[in-house]
Amino acid sequence: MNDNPLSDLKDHLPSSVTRFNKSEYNDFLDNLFKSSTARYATFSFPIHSIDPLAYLEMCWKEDDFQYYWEKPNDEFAIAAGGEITSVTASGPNRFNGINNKVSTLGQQTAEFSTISHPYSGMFLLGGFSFFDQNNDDLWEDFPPASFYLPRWMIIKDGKFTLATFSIDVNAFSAAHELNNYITDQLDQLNATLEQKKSDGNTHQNGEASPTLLPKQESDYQKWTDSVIKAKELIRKNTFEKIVLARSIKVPKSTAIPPTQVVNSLRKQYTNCYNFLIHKPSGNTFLGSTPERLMSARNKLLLTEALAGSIGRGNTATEDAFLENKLSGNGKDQNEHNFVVQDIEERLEPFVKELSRNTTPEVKKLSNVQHLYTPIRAQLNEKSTILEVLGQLHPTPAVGGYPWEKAAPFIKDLEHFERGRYAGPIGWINSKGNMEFAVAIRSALCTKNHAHLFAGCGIVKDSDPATEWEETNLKLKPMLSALQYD
Ligand SMILES: C=C(O[C@H]1C=CC=C(C(=O)O)[C@@H]1O)C(=O)O
Repeated sequence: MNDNPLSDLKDHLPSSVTRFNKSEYNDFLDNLFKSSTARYATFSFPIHSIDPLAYLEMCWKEDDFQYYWEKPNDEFAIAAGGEITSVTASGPNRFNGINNKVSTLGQQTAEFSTISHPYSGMFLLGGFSFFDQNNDDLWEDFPPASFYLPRWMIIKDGKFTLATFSIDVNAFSAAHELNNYITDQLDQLNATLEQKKSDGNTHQNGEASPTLLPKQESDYQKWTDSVIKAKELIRKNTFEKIVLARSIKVPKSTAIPPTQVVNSLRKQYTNCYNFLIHKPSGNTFLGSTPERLMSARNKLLLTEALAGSIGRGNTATEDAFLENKLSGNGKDQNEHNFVVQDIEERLEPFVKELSRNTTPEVKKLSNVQHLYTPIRAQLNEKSTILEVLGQLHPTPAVGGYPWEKAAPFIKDLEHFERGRYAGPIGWINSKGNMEFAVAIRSALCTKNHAHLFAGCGIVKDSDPATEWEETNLKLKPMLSALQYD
């Protein structure tokens, strides 16, 4: 055994690490092997700027867990790969189940960082399905709730980039062995960062030719029937609003890797969360959603109502006309107000203060514009962020109003299992921060197919044909990222 096993780590550190306290690091490793509580450990280092998606593409492993998350306008992105451990839960208490498991993992994880930063340390990446059980083999790889502690992770926050490696302490017998592993990881990281300078084409970047979308006539008939039935239920006061979605299955070219799909999405949808979760089976759930479910930084919660939609105009005048039409449309206001009202009611028991505008703004994406009300609240002392997340999901922007009344009809009126579509997707870290989006405008990609999802809110005066067109607009980003005309 080496007497001073840790002496050479400095030589492997990225040059961006300007302060490294060797004895702190040595003590950290020593303590890990003495501690009875530490099962996992994370090591974080600042690195030179790299696009996390480029890094993921360069290190892509088809038979491993891979993750990507980016909101370009926030200049925030996470790329990650490998699974050190995971937590799962199902059933009506899955949010609490995940909350308990996340806090246990937090207690079992020791964190080393050469810099004190809000994004250093343990991150758990994953999401929840829309319903608390999945009943279709298609979603086998995506349990009702699953979160992963990745083997490596690159986070870019504005101009600052951080790399974190996680380990299972039991996989190492002594500090020097672990130190060798960390130096190896740093060497690989440095080599990949170097590679980006020399070679722009490490990943298969196949050119698939644009394909025509198969006709959807029988789907249109089913859709119309479902919307008519939903309106009938609204007329009978069973509920006031229901969100119905469509799923379309299209052949997918293997020449379009998931990182390429996300790359096309993020270029055009800079105001959206662009994400992917890839499982070792080869299946990938990905998408580009404009809807934040909830973010929490230091107990400050941000959520939003996003409901009510119209297309974009071809000219500035037409666009302004459509925006005006959306803002003044009673049907869309109605659809939107259910969401605002319901979010406020659900947050009430968990927050000290809450603020929002009294009239909705309009959020513009390149394919559609939406009515949008941001909501800000301060969490009270006794509530936990995952508990609140569980209370918010599903908002009437993807579920219905009142939810308990509308819920049983979603399965009857749609003709597919929602799985992760419209479920919360995102991350939570050991410092109690989180960000979750609603996984709409998404797709599940299997080897040769993509199952795409999009829906819209149905209220008493919804028109089936207009709503069908709206779902077509919402399917557009994923279809063009998959190179459909
Ligand atoms: C349910 C979806 O969109 C929701 C979010 C924004 C606007 C919506 C609407 O206007 O219907 C939907 O509530 C979807 O895109 O699948």
